Amino acid sequence: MSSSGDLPGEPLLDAPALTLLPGLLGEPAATETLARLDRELAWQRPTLRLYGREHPIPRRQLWMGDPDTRYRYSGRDFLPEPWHPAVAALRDRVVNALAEAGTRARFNSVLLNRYAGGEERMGWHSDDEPELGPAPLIAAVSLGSARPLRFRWKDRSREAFNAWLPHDSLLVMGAGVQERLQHALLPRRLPGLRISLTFRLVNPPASPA
Ligand SMILES: O=C(O)CCC(=O)C(=O)O
Ligand SMILES: [Fe+2]
Repeated sequence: MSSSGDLPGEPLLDAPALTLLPGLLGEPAATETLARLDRELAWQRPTLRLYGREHPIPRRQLWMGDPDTRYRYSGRDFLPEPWHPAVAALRDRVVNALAEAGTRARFNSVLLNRYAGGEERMGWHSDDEPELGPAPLIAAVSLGSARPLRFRWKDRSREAFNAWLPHDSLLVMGAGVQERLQHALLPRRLPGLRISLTFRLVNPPASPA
C-alpha cells in the first residue's frame, strides 16, 4: 500500500499521516445516507463491564462486516451484522476515493457509531486491537452534525489537537496513527445527530488445523 501522505485532502498531520477529505458523497446523497442509516439500522446500546459493573455505552453502535470478522472490544466479542446496502455502497465509495488518491485499501468491516447529540461520546482509545495488524489504515466517514475528534500523543511529545469532522467528510488515519496517538469524541455543547463509520480491515481468523 502506498502511503496516504499524498492524498489530495487537507493534511492534519504528515507523519504519521492524518488526512481529511471533504465532500465524499456530495448532496443530496450525504444527507439521504444519514437519514437512511438512522432509520434502517438496528442500532444497539451494548453494556460494557468496568470494574465489575455494567455500563451502557454513551452512544449507540453497530458492528458490520464480512461473516468472518469477529471483533473484540472491551473484553466482549461482537459478531458482525451483514452489510447493509447503503453501508456497502459507502465502503465502495471510500475505497474508490482512496484509489483515486493512489492509496490501495480494502475493508472487511466497519464500526458504526450514532451520537444523538453533543452529550453522547466516545472515550480515549486507539484502534490497536491485534486483529487490525501493526499499522492499520482506518477510514472514518462522518455524517451529520460536525464534531471535533480530539487527538493526543501517547508520549505527550506534542500538543493535543482537534480534527473537526464536517458532514460528508472522510478522515484517513494512516499507518502509525493508532500506534502513536489516542483519539476521543468528547462531549460538547453541539446539538444534532451525528453518525460515524470507521472502516477497517480485520484479519480473518486462521481456520482451525
Ligand atoms: O465517531 C468518531 O468519529 C470516532 C469513532 C472511533 O473512534 C471509532 O469508531 O473507533
Ligand atoms: Fe477509534
